[in-house]
Amino acid sequence: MKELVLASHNPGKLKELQAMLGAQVKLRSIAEFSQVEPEETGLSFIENAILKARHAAEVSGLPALADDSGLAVDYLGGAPGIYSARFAADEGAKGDAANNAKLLRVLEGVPEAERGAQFVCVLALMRHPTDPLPLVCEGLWQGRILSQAQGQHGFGYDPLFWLEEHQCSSAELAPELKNQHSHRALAMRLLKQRLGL
Ligand SMILES: O=c1nc[nH]c2c1ncn2[C@H]1C[C@H](O)[C@@H](COP(=O)(O)OP(=O)(O)OP(=O)(O)O)O1
Ligand SMILES: [Mg+2]
Repeated sequence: MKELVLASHNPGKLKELQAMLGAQVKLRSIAEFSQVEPEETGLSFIENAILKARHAAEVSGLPALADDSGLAVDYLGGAPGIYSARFAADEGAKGDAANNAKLLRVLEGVPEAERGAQFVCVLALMRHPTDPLPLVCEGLWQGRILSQAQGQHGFGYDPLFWLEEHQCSSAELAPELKNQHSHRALAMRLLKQRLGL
């Protein structure tokens, strides 16, 4: 069985990505090797995915997969984007609940038609820390930001992300369905194709 280290401290990502990869590939958590999270200093999802994968390959000695993802809201000109995990940090708050509360607040009173958004996911695979040609795959998922949270599955902004095609939020969607349709699922489908999996 092939082993990869997942360069993420987010348990939601580990669960989803392992389910998508199936039994052929074992994802090991970066937490087995290091508690240090590299600073996400890149100016794009691609740069941040690569820097996380490089760091994980360095500390583990294994090939490393990283996921850099986020939510781009049309009304906010694509924000919070690469800063999605740190959206409420300017208010001294962190975590999904604070980020969701801030998103609801900044979109208060914005009509449904202007609440379009995309989840973005970039996966980067580095075979070793100095791999000069990381495999980079992306996925987008179209939705709309709700006016209140609904649903218990998933993580992050899922309770606020309305899916027109499923008529529910991504936190109400069965995890198997999220893993077929999400931004992460699309990126992983491309990566598996590139790897011949
Ligand atoms: O399917 C998703 N459903 C809901 N929310 C999501 C999803 N995918 C990304 N997101 C949000 C969570 C976080 O606010 C940001 C990712 O930030 P991002 O830096 O890539 O991940 P992270 O800091 O949670 O973990 P890590 O960097 O260790 O992989 O976008
Ligand atoms: Mg992060």
